[in-house]
Amino acid sequence: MRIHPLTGEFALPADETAFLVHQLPQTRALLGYTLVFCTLFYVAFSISDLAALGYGPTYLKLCAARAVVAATAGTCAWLAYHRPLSLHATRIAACVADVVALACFMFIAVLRPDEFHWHAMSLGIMLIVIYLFIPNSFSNALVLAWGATAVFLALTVTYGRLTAADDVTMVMLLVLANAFGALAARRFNQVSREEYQARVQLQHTAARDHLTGCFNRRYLHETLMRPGQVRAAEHGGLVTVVLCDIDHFKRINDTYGHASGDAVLRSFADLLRRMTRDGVDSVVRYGGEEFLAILPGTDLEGGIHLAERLRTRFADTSVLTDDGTEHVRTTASFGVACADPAADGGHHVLRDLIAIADKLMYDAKRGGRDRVHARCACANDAAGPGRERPRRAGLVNRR
Ligand SMILES: Nc1nc2c(ncn2[C@@H]2O[C@H](COP(=O)(O)OP(=O)(O)OP(=O)(O)O)[C@@H](O)[C@H]2O)c(=O)[nH]1
Repeated sequence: MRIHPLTGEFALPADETAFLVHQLPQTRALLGYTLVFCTLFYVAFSISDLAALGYGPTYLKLCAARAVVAATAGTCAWLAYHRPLSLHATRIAACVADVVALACFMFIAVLRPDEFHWHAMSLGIMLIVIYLFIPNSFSNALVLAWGATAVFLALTVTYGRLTAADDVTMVMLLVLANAFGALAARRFNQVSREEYQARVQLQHTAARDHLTGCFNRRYLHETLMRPGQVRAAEHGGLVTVVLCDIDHFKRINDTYGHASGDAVLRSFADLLRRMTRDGVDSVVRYGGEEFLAILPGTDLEGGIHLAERLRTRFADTSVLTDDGTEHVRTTASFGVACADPAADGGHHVLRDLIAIADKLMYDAKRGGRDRVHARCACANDAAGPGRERPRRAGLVNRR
């Protein structure tokens, strides 16, 4: 997660999107409040139109312009606050409100040409608001602010009745507002992303086993086992769990040392993670040398297929001992269980499946190790819920 040094935003679009999605509720609230606040001031400033122009057609035109801004900003604020706007839509709403407000501001400036020095001050404040308070991307804010500055300076030259010294001061003032606005926005972007980075890092550390990088049991219990967490329907129906236990692991520790045992654990975990689907399946270090794979949208055959591939690949894998002098080889035993997560409203499906898989895995141990035992716990399964399915050559209870 690298932060871009110029914008203060994440350099990778995927990281930036994840951050923005995480921030979306606050972003929508900020956009809503800021637009309402700015609109109130924008409308209140019609008093200054009245003071400068008196009541008449020009004043009414300016009132109409301010009403357009109030209507646009009010609509955007209402949408941001009451509708579940997407990231993209929130940015469009921010840009539309900015563009309409700036366009009307230019119109007002042209109709009050004697006060360009005051308008410059107002624009300076509007630029700070665009950089800091209207949530947008750094590049959008930059384009809007510098675009408004260029248009305003062009209008000053065309309509303003200022001295050359006033023009220079005005340019300096607006450049200053842009520079400080951009620097402050960059710093704000950076600080909020650093905070997010720290939060993600903390969540990652709290959820993972530090030896293998797999999820830990706390994450299993607090997150994965929460009702509704396993949404197999998205992936087509059933959920399958595979419980894996490395065989004779104590012997490896006793023979080659604890560090070599750790290397075997890491090698098994790597294999398991490589063979499962990133972002769909979850791999948990369930105990010392026990691992659990949760496979949403996978039927029993799929679970057995994974366990079999894992079994054969692991049996063929040799891990170098800590001192690099010997190769350690061992096997693993597997319990595979499958169920329909919708069956009991999804409340205890994982807990029950893990219990079944655990029993099957111990059956595999008792049956001689290096084998896969499997069972479907689906209510509509031919063998009935919780009962072992008829043996299928090459699939169930296979070594
Ligand atoms: N190196 C290492 N060993 C661990 C770790 N966690 C647990 N162990 C060891 O794993 C071993 C598990 O031994 P057992 O439960 O007897 O299982 P086993 O020797 O694999 O026997 P079976 O499961 O019946 O094949 C114990 O000696 C634990 O000390 C760890 O993080 N690193």
